[in-house]
Amino acid sequence: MKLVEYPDAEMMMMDLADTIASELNNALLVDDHASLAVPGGTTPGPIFDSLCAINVAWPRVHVMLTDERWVPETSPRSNTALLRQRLLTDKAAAARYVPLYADADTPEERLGDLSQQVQACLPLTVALLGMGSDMHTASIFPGADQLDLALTGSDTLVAMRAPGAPEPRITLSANVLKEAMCRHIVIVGDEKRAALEKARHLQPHDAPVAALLPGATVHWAKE
Ligand SMILES: O=C(O)[C@H](O)[C@@H](O)[C@H](O)[C@H](O)COP(=O)(O)O
Repeated sequence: MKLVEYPDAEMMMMDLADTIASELNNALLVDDHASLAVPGGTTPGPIFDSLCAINVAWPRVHVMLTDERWVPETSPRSNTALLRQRLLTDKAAAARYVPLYADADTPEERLGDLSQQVQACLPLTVALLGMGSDMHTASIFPGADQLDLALTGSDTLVAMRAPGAPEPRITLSANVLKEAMCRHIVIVGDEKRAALEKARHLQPHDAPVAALLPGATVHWAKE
């Protein structure tokens, strides 16, 4: 794992947007298509604000979430809504969006067809991940009902229910995230930095992010 520390979060977000754009552009020099997976939650919005305005051959880029809460786009908890508002806009409005949510009561009802669409875009060119202070990443939570499947199974997508998550989730598996050509984890603040240090000494079952640390670049700013 490589750790990059930044003087402030604003600079980190802009820098990371540039890095991701370069990685996509480099991949597009040799491949027809590239794919980008990004987290939801409260951290990545400023990265999206910069990235959407950068010149990338966006019509050749597939964009998806690393994980989604099983709520409609009208919900303030929808990661899809965040993506539409802040990433799939400006120049990046031309990107091809690959959904992780469909209108159904449970993720299990749509897992098959959503997985097929994701599989067509693998391996990921770039995976950007967030992390919670409980050391979950994507929606791979400690104590989740399908934790072992998400950590060690060969499935593309896993439906999850976890004690710390108010609604069902759907997540890319660790297997898919590990195969990304470039993997970044972005965290802000002392609490998450302490969680990261703790995770480095734990097994993925207790600290799911630990499964994704080898080969990743972690980007951290205090505030
Ligand atoms: O839907 C989600 O919640 C995310 O994709 C999740 O994995 C997120 O990255 C972490 O929970 C960190 O969340 P914050 O950035 O809000 O702290």
